[in-house]
Amino acid sequence: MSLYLASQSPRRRQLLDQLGVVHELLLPGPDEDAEALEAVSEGEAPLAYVQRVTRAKLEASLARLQRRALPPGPVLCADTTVALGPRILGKPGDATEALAMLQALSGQAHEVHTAVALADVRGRVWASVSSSTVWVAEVPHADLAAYVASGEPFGKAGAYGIQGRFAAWVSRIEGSYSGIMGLPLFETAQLLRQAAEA
Ligand SMILES: Cc1cn([C@H]2C[C@H](O)[C@@H](COP(=O)(O)OP(=O)(O)OP(=O)(O)O)O2)c(=O)[nH]c1=O
Repeated sequence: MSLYLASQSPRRRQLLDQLGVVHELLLPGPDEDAEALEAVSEGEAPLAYVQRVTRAKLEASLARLQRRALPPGPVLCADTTVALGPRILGKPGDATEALAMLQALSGQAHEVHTAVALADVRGRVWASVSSSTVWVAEVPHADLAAYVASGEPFGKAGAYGIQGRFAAWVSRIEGSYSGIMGLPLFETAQLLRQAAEA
């Protein structure tokens, strides 16, 4: 019985491959509004937000599995949120928004929270969250503009990818590199072990 990874993120696929975990993708259909799941509620703290969204992704994925009458299997979901103080920085909608996010992150430390949730075939759920701090050097405006033009910020929380060119400006991290990239491998392996032993 293979594991379903319910994620459109190529980073998550790559990170799960790194663990050697065989999986299949369980992607949302055109009838599903993946963006609506990620709407921020008024006054919601980043850590509460990332856990709520991950849980919602898991529920939507389990419903999808049933709807499609696919063979049963455990389902894994995650969500990554960049937080600058109380501010949640999601995926930028356009270049202007990407540049504004990057300018806000320049010369500052921020948090990256990634929540992971796993449901087994009996509907039991295991969940975990990894939080990291990322220190970003002061980046000249022209360099940020060129970074946006490279296209790398799009589809990424906080408008950057630590695994890409942006790494040139990350002076220090405390936490989990894989968590910042989208799937904390220590926590994910722990969840998979817990579910296998339960
Ligand atoms: C901070 C950061 C985020 N990211 C990416 C990981 C995620 O793909 C994305 C955060 O958006 P998410 O909403 O967590 O994930 P997603 O929409 O890409 O995929 P899905 O919901 O289907 O699982 O940002 C990086 O690739 N590198 C980084 O350094």
